[in-house]
Amino acid sequence: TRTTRPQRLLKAVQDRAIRGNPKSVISVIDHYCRNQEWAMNVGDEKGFILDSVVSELNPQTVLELGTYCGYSAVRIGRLLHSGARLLTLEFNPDYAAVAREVISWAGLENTVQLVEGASGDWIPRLREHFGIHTFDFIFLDHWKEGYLADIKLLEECRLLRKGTVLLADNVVCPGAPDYLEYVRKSPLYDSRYFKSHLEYTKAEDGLEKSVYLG
Ligand SMILES: Cn1ncc2cc([C@H](O)c3cccc(CNC(=O)c4cc(-c5ccc(F)cc5)cc(O)c4O)c3)ccc21
Ligand SMILES: [Mg+2]
Repeated sequence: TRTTRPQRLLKAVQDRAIRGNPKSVISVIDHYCRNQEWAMNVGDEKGFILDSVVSELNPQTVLELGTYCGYSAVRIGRLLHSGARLLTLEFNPDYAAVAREVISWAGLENTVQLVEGASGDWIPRLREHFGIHTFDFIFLDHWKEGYLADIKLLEECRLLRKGTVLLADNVVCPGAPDYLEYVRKSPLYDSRYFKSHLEYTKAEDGLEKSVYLG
């Protein structure tokens, strides 16, 4: 049977990227998705904003909702200092299988841990299962209609602390209007929009950065 889009993206990484070199994995994926087959990675333009937020924060504990092929997990993971960890949740087993290979090809298997399952099921169990107290940084990139429920669940589970930074992808395209309204209106957050473009296109999109005030 035909290969899937994620499988074709993985083949490009294995054929063209240097093992153990996250930078080359990132550039191979961006070149492949820009020139051969579009895929819903955060991409290089929004990725540069993601890099600057992560570098400024230098987080020790990171949560990503929605791994897909592992592109943003590699982007974030390559910037983490020794001892820091990224937990990334993926519910689709085919995406998870590809992402594990991409993360391993980048040499980040000791920094990035992929957990299979839905965010709503896992968030309430992260403390007991992984010994996590609170997160320093959270990247939201899963179902856009699930962003709001999950930020509220993270609050309820007390996984946010004063200064936790949440960065949400696609708040314009495909859009997450209920999430945007919540973080921009709530006194619990200081929120800011970083205007950019939908990965590999000229369409508008952007990232919303929200600091939890506790
Ligand atoms: C509950 N739970 N827990 C873990 C978890 C993980 C997943 C999967 O990783 C998954 C599967 C399918 C879709 C997404 C969301 N991503 C998108 O839908 C998206 C779309 C576009 C776009 C934009 C314009 C278009 F024309 C088409 C697609 C651009 C983007 O950057 C996206 O992130 C995420 C899902 C639910 C999950
Ligand atoms: Mg996205």
